[in-house]
Amino acid sequence: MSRLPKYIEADDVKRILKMTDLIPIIEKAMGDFSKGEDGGVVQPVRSIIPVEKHGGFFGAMPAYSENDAALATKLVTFYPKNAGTGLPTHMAAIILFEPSTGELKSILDGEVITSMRTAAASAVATKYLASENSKILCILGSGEQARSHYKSLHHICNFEEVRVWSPTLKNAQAFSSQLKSKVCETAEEAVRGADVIVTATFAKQPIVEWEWVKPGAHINAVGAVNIKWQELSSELMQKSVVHVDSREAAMKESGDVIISKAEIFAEIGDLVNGTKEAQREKTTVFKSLGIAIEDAVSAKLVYDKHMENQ
Ligand SMILES: NC(=O)C1=CN([C@@H]2O[C@H](COP(=O)(O)OP(=O)(O)OC[C@H]3O[C@@H](n4cnc5c(N)ncnc54)[C@H](O)[C@@H]3O)[C@@H](O)[C@H]2O)C=CC1
Ligand SMILES: O=C([O-])C1=[NH+]CCC1
Repeated sequence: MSRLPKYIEADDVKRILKMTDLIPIIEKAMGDFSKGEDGGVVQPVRSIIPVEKHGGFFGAMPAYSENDAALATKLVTFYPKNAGTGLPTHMAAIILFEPSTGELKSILDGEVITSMRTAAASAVATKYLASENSKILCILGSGEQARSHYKSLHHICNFEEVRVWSPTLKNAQAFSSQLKSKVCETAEEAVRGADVIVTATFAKQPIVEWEWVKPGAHINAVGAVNIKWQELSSELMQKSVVHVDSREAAMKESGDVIISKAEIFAEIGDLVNGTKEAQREKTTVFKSLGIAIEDAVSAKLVYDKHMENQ
């Protein structure tokens, strides 16, 4: 047998990975993660190093799930300055190993998985936290995550209206021409009255204020992955019921949490496990940072399906 690892490229990942398969797998992984050792998950907070000269960041994200027999590390770069150059702002590879022997099994494109698993995690949060009658979706940002969230959240709610806002109007218009939605000229216009809100931007200062948000709305805050950056105002964070993917990571990486000093009510995995009760009727925030276990179980799923067809 060849010992050369298989490379699974972006087009294959895109073809193989379906939101309907991914959302339940991510839900289970978030639950296992929040059980700690009892959930069979080993995952440190990722290491992120700045590549200061070029305004970029490089992250290493290892994780092991005993239940899923998934052992992997994602290596990811994020370079906000790539916007508009033709290169993606996030690029990644996931290296998958066989946990029983330590053998290298595969190297997978990590961009598609990053995009889809992040949107799947928000879908899980939305399933537990959004009002059951949610009709209006607001998306701030029109890039990769905005698009994948549009798709994943339609698996959870029957939206009658989707609004999109982005700092560059023509980007919002391009989004809207591909994914049925109404372009808004301001973030406030998009947010007011929305039941579910997604912030998927590279904003460093808050772009959403407490008084714009409909009481009982649910917010998936996906950007601001830096101790100094915020997408949500401190008042909004303080007055909402705040959830995270990883408490430990949020206290280390999230400007939205650290600057606002907002209390973290629960990890999404605690809702999945039933150890904390979802407060659907309140205004809720899921401050997502992205955890390595999401990548490991997604990569394992893609690899297994890919090998079934070989
Ligand atoms: N929580 C998680 O697991 C993950 C989070 N992310 C984060 O999500 C965010 C979006 O990522 P992508 O969609 O992949 O990036 P992208 O580059 O495809 O899109 C970024 C969007 O942010 C907008 N934007 C840029 N500067 C802004 C500003 N100052 N104010 C408002 N909007 C601004 C751009 O117009 C664009 O619509 C980034 O912060 C990224 O780091 C990305 C991957 C995983
Ligand atoms: O989880 C992830 O891969 C990332 N989160 C922020 C940038 C990349």
